Amino acid sequence: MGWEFRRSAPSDNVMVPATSDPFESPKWAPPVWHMPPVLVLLVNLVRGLVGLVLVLVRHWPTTLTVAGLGWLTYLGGWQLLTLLAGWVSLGLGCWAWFGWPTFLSLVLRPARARWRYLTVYRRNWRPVMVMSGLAFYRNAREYLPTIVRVEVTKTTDRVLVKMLSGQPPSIWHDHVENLAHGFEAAICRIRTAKRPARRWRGRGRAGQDWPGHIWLELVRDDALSKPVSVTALPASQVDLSRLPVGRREDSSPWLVRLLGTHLLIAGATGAGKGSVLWSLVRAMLPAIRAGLVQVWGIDPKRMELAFGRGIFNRYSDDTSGGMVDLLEDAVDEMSKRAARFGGVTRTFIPTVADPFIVVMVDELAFLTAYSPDRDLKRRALAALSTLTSQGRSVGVCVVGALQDPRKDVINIRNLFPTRIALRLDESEQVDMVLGDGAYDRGALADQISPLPEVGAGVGYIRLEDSPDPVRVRAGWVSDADIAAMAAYLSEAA
Ligand SMILES: Nc1ncnc2c1ncn2[C@@H]1O[C@H](COP(=O)(O)OP(=O)(O)OP(=O)(O)O)[C@@H](O)[C@H]1O
Repeated sequence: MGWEFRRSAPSDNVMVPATSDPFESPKWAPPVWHMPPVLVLLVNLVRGLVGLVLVLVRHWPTTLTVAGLGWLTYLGGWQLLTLLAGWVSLGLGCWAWFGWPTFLSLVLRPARARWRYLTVYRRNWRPVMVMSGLAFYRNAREYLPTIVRVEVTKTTDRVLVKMLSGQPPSIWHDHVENLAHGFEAAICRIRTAKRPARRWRGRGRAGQDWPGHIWLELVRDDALSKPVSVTALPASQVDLSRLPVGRREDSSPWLVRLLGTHLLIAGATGAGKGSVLWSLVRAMLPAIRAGLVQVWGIDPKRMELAFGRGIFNRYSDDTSGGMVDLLEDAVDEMSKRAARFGGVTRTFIPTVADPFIVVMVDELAFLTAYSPDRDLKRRALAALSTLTSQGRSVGVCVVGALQDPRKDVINIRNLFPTRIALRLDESEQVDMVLGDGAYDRGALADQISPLPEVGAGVGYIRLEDSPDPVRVRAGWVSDADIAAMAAYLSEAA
């Protein structure tokens, strides 16, 4: 070991003249100052002490806990410490027993997040960043993005990252595969970060997008790899803006709004569109029974809705015009309501006299594109366009399923404010359904498994408050469940 201080920044290099060969060109090297050993030791000692104080201050909760425990041991010996540990364990046990949700969110999850941070993310951060090409080198210095926080849920880890200055999130989107493999996750997605409320800087901007920061969402266990059981029949209260139809990837309920919107479900054949339709009907069942909601079913294929036709207030699978008549009846009802409500109210509240009408169409494309009768096609398109452009405010909602979302098949898809992309054949179709950029943001609907038990009912949605798609799976409604639903309604009749 040389007794010297080196300044390692290459930008600080000085020219070192060649000593042996006067014709040799000079070299550039860091400057070296020779110092007395005592001074070097003293400086290193001061550096070490300052570093220690900084670590103790930065980790002040741990410092205080250890200091407190040490002081207690000094006062009462190890017996006092054991007694204390017993009381703390008992307290935590009681908390977990009586208040599991708060124990989970305030103790267990933060502890697990800390553990995952130490054992997975901090440990592998540098190699993963370097191998993914997300680190940056300049003048022999390495610059790494930094981990701000780690959060865990039952199935997913979320890592808040401060990117390098000037680094765009799109670079991270390009490396999701490296990140998933590097941190041993099944899936990695990049999410927009929002400014936290507690920061003293920019407090007024809390909840807005946080430039320079992103969330890495790393799915450890795929909670949607097995069929999701059907949702329980709701109690009498039905909230038409939060209908439970399945589960989200983070294991929370997947809630769908129908009040004040129209819903388009796109999915290739066998993608599980039927399970979304039936889950919606199931979620509204008490309101249907109470007469506050009416579901009008249209099933050109005669395979899906036909099975539970008794559940629908009106139903048609008549390809020779009955289905279009039903759509036009819905338009008539809508116009009558508009005439009555106009100037009186702007908010629709379902009543028995004016129930919320859901027009459910299993294969929209049959009406808009595949029907051989040109006139019927024109009438169907006109009725659907009118309903989807004017029906929201008077309590008429269109729920349409279709296999092919291309424009030549359905040119009114933008009139459906809420859209669900189940398994699709091509990646381009994802943006057609969910909007531009959805595929890049992680809605990989073309990669959903075609195996029914793994991928049927799995899809992506976009929530109202975020551009980032969320992976969901609809509850699996079996034929027996549909029969039970029909029986539930006929009991009341
Ligand atoms: N949510 C689900 N969970 C598990 N399996 C499902 C789910 N939904 C559907 N399936 C399975 O996938 C099969 C196909 O589903 P479904 O008929 O609903 O697809 P689809 O999208 O309506 O197809 P198509 O457009 O051809 O009618 C069903 O027979 C069922 O076995």
